[in-house]
Formats: sequence, structure tokens, C-alpha cells
Amino acid sequence: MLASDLTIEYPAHGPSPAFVAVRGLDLRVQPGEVLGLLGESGSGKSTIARVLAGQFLEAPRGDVHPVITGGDAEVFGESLRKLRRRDADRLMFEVGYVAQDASENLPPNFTVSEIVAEPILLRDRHYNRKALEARVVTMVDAVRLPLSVIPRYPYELSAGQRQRLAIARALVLDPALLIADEPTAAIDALVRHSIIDLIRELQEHSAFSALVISHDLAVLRRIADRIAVLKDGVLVGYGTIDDVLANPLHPYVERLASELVGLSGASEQD
Ligand SMILES: Nc1ncnc2c1ncn2[C@@H]1O[C@H](COP(=O)(O)OP(=O)(O)OP(=O)(O)O)[C@@H](O)[C@H]1O
Repeated sequence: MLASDLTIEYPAHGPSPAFVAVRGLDLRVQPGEVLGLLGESGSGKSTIARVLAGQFLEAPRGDVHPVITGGDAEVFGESLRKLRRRDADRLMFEVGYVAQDASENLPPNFTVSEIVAEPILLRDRHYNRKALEARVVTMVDAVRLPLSVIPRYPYELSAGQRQRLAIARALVLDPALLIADEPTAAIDALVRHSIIDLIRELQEHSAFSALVISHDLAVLRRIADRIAVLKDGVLVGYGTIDDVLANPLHPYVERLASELVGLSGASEQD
């Protein structure tokens, strides 16, 4: 994945004027790398995730979808600026996407089995049923869910289990790139690390590239090889976590670095 001078805008709608959410972004996720995208609320992280996952050609009723108004991004050589509906469907099968609210938006009337199997059937509705069942078992097991959840519905699972289910669904087609938007946001602190460690473990096993988004540096420290720091839609830090924090190029990064020093000072005193 390569973004060059990428600018993304929400067009004017109703009384709301047009809004540039991401400006002049240069970003690359290398093959097999986990890149962390860090930034405070409203900095444009979800907009980038949605665009890079190719899920920006449609918007929910009454809303607008983001538009690439400058530069471009390429995902597996596909220009997102020129993306058409047909290409977006194909991209959906190549990029695993865990949206920010994925675990809360799982189809309520589908069982775990149907939810994990759905992307396979969308790609090939004649897929062999026995192979499909076997793939569901493999994925449920891979995300460390008990096989007893297979006939259950999302509302019967805990928030952490639903998140594992969303990850299983995103990875069922063996994507070469995973985009995970705040994968630990809806989960209590105790389970948070286990979800992040699970993504890292799956990534190491299957060697996919990943863009993991979080507002929490501690989360990214656990998983990312490098980070990109976003502030008000602009990249203000990019590199290994240690390099970015050691050479802050923006007051926001400086603040992050000093907060971290404060934290480690506090833990030394404990
Ligand atoms: N549909 C929309 N129309 C207009 N502006 C929008 C729309 N969706 C998001 N924005 C604006 O774009 C900016 C970036 O939003 P985005 O959701 O990408 O941020 P974020 O970093 O993911 O925030 P959070 O961590 O809170 O999810 C925000 O200022 C937001 O208000």
C-alpha cells in the first residue's frame, strides 16, 4: 500500500460545508510490515482506513462518502482515485478490514458460522459446503474462540469474543493486507492486550501486512514495526516508535513523548 500526497475530503452536504479530513499524506505499508496509525479523535484515522480498504464509494443514507481530491493511493497496484464499483468489490476480497464499530455491527440474525463464511460465499456462492465448514472451524480456532460458539449469535458473545469474530471474518479470505481500525476500542482493558497480541500472532503466522489504527501509543508499541502520527489530517511523525519520539517534529509528538516519560517515571516510582 502506497499513499502519495493523498488528500481526502468530505463534500459539502446540507448545511455542512466541505471538510478536508486528510491532507497531503505520504504513507507506505511494506510487505509483511505492521504499520501503526496514531492520532487523537478526529485526526482522520478512520477516513484513511475506509479509503484504503476501498469502502468509500458509498455512504449510509443521509451521509456523504469521502472523496480523494488530491494525490492518490495504490493498494496492490490499484489506483484508489480511479476506483470503480467493480474494482472495489475485488479489493474487498484482497484487503481484510475491521471497521471501528465492526464488533457492534455484526449481522444480528446470522450465526458465528454464517458470519465467518459470508465473505467466502460472496466471492463464490457455489463454494463447497464441507470445505466451508472446515474453513469456519479453522478461523474460529485461529482467533482462539471455543468451537462451541459456532452455532451462536453475536449477542450471545462477549465484546472481546465479538471482536475476535470480526477479526476471523476479516481474515477468512487470507488477505495480504489487514486494516484494523481501533481493534481494541470496544473492549475492556484486561482483554485489550490479548486482542492486539492475537493480531500480531496471526500476522506473524500468515505474514500479511497490516495497518493498525489506535489513539493509544501503548497499543501500537505492542504490535507496530513503525508508526505514522496524524494530527488534524496531517502526518506529523513517521518511523520507528523510538525514532519518532526521540526526534519530535511537532508539538503533538513532543507531548506524546513527554507523556510517555511521565508514565515510565511513575512506574519506576511504584
Ligand atoms: N461524513 C462526514 N462528513 C463530514 N465530515 C466528516 C464525516 N466523517 C468524518 N468527518 C470529519 O473528518 C474528520 C476525521 O474523522 P475520522 O473519523 O476519520 O477521525 P478519527 O481520527 O478516526 O477519529 P476517532 O478516533 O474519533 O474515530 C473529523 O473532523 C470528522 O468530523
